[in-house]
Amino acid sequence: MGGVINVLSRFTHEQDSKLFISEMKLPALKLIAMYLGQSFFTFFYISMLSNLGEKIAFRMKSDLFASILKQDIAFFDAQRTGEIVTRLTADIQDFKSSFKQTISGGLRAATQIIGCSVSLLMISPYMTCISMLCIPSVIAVGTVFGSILRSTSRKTQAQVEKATAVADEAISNIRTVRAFAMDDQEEIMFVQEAEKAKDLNEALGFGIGIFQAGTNLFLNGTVLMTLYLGGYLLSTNQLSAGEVMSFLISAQTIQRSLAQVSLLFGSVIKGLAAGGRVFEYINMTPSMNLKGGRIIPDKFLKGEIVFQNVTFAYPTRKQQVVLENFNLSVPAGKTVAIVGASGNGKSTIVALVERFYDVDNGSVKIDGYDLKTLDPSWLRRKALGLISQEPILFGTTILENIRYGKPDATDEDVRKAAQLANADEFISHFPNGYQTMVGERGATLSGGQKQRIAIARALLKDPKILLLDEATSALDAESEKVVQAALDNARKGRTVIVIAHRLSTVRNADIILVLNNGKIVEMGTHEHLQQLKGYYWALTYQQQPQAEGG
Ligand SMILES: Nc1ncnc2c1ncn2[C@@H]1O[C@H](COP(=O)(O)OP(=O)(O)OP(=O)(O)O)[C@@H](O)[C@H]1O
Repeated sequence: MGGVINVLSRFTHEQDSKLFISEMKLPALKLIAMYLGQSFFTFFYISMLSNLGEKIAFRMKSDLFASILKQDIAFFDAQRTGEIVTRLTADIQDFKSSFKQTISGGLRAATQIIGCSVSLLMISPYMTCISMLCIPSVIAVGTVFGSILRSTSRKTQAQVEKATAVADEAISNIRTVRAFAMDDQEEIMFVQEAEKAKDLNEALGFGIGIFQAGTNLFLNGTVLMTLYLGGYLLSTNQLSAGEVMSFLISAQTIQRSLAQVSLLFGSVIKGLAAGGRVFEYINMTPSMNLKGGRIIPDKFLKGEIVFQNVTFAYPTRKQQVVLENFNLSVPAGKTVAIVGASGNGKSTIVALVERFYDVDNGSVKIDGYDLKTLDPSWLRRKALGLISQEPILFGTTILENIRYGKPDATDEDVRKAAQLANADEFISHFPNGYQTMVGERGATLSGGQKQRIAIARALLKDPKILLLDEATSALDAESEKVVQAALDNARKGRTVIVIAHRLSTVRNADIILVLNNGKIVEMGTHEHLQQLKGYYWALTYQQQPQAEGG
């Protein structure tokens, strides 16, 4: 730049443009090279930093999601979806932004501080040492303040998480919200939680502001002190005027860099708190692994299920024992129906066969092998087929929803499973057939259609054991008949546990168990239990006329 200005000043009165151009050439080229170099380094530095930030965020996101998927079902009982999603989104975003800002601003400030500190030491070690005396106390105050702000930041993020969870629940259950005209109430709940988050954020901003103001005051104080000390050393001829000037300029550069660091402080606090929350989930180890253990080869798998002295309470409600010394034997290839009043532990039995939870005492065995020794992934992918009351479909095509049961199944396998589930006919009537998109959670299908797709999905893996947890209870009589016919088809050659309230669903079972307070109180065939005129009879009494009539 200086070279160009020199040349320009010489040529202000000269009109010889040729000479002007030739003399300008070298400095201008130097300047262009410098600017190009600077642009290149800016590009290199920004793209490298962005690249690194994105890689770290991607890695954290993948590790976090993988860790979440591995957690025990009890973890999901205790956490709200919105809270988990916040860690995957907002927290990782906060961590990434903080990382980028800290590296870019921090690197610049650190090089300036180191470079200028060296020149300060070279100019006057005495003055430098005096200026640095107060640094330990600043570090101490900064550490204490930092930990207070970090805890506020953690609280703020937890509150943001809560607000997101409220919004998430309202949006995913929008039909229920609308049906109960709770739109205003949900809005109020969200605003209340969001307001708390805003207040905490404001408190955090206030704390960061105080910290930055304090840092600036301290830094300006050091400049004043340097001036005073420099004046003294100048008057006593220990330093020249030039040295005092250089010292001041270097000290001011350090001051500006430190002010920059204090500005970064807020972002670092947020990033650390967000990173801490992400790593908290990443480092969580589930109590049971998803893979590993014994696999029973297909040809030896019979499907006998035995509960032996099982005692179980849900991990989130340890004080309520749902099953106590519970015994149950389901012979291979038989259908066992479990009936009983609501809340008696019927679905819990299914959850334990799926090994969603481990029993507290006793054991659940399949073909004589304790579930804890079997490979859970094999168990769920191959041995068990679960069909529950509310079939959950994914927002993709019917084909992919059924194929979810066995990702390597051919289109023909999918069609066969759909035929077995009485679903092929209605699917073929859709204009796009198996390629029909089902909408979020299968919103564009009827209850009976969704259930039959869920049955096809479960049948595709050809499981030896079928678990039907109130599979037809949400359907009207007409859909129930079709779905029931599909289930009767599906039962052939499999061990089946059916949980149902409807007489029509259970009367054909080989054995019917009546559960009361987690204990089997009656057991036998429909006819036998009818004659007993006990719990079963009482439970099914009201349904009898219709059932007998139908
Ligand atoms: N995830 C869970 N965490 C804590 N407690 C649970 C959980 N699921 C069920 N419970 C409790 O365990 C008990 C048995 O519930 P379960 O769902 O097995 O009953 P059920 O007989 O299937 O009832 P329903 O016929 O109404 O479906 C109930 O008191 C219930 O509140």
